[in-house]
Amino acid sequence: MSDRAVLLVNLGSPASTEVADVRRYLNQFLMDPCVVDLPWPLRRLLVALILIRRPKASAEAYRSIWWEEGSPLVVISRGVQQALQQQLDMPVELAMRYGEPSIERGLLALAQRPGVREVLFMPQYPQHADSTITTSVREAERVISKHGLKIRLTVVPAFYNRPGYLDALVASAEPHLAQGFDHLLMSYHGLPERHLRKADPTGCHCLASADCCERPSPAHATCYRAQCTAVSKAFAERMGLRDDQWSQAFQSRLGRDKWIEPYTESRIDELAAQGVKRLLVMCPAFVADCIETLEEIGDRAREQFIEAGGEELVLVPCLNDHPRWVETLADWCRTEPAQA
Ligand SMILES: C=CC1=C(C)c2cc3[nH]c(cc4nc(cc5[nH]c(cc1n2)c(C)c5CCC(=O)O)C(CCC(=O)O)=C4C)c(C)c3C=C
Ligand SMILES: [Fe+2]
Ligand SMILES: [Fe+2]
Repeated sequence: MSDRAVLLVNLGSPASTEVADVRRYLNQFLMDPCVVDLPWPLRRLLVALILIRRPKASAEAYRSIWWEEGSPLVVISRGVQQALQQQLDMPVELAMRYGEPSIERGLLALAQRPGVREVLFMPQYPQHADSTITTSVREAERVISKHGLKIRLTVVPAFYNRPGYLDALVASAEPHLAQGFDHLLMSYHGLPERHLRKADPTGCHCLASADCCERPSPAHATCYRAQCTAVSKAFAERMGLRDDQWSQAFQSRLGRDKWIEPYTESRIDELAAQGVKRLLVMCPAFVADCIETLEEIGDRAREQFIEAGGEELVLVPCLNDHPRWVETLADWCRTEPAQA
């Protein structure tokens, strides 16, 4: 009998669409130094400014996509956890980095299960970012130390290049591509350029040249943009797409800093201007649909595309609880080597 348990980890959502709950969530999220990486006084000031208007606007956006059972991100992730639990002979819990169910609650629940000595910690992010994976691991380490938990943590790193992830992406997206399209846009969550430079262990590769992500480098082990590009290329190759049939862009920019380009908003206008009528958009940085896919792309980008002269924008669903994805996760749970 294995001494392993599994913790699936994602980003998290507000507790409800009430402005006060959205403000609490945004405050916890944006005050994380891995997300807004400024010294505390500046971070506090910037976040206080963001919290003047954003909670109301975000609450409206959340209201437009909220389900009866709650936030789509949390509901879908819960479904994946349950589907995975049915396939595995080890406990599986779900945790969110911000809000509930928290990483603290998840680790405490697993540590109390008889025989559990190792937790396979699975951040649900295909690409590495300090604002997603690093912060989740740090939070887990804090909780383990705070409670003196007698468990080992085995972290599943960014899985952008693992065949199981890419096969599941193809299996889930293929039926949508088969309906026909003029262009496929792969739209990833953006990041401030500064985050890319900070994560570069060589100190001189990322963003030092326009084609840095095309040139092999040890920096790519932690380069979000290079890992997004690798997914786009692998997907296009597996689907047999020509170079002119697809492109890549980055969405969800916040604040005035320069974020990685091209921006999805600009790309949508360009594609409409080029005469694209039926645009498919998939979002391979997210494994579960959420406000950034359903509202930003499914509602706002769709409206923008049609106003710019396009006819139809089709949002390709994320992996969600696709059986191929659940099978992949189950396989990793059974076979991932334990970290010493
Ligand atoms: C997929 C990976 C993600 C990265 C990288 C990421 C970086 C990042 N995000 C913000 C700011 C916001 N993100 C918000 C929502 C959100 N972000 C991700 C994932 C990544 N973020 C997900 C899965 C979600 C959806 C949450 C949900 O409840 O559905 C939000 C909140 C929504 C809003 O008000 O727009 C903010 C704010 C920053 C600043 C950042 C990198 C520095
Ligand atoms: Fe985000
Ligand atoms: Fe790069």
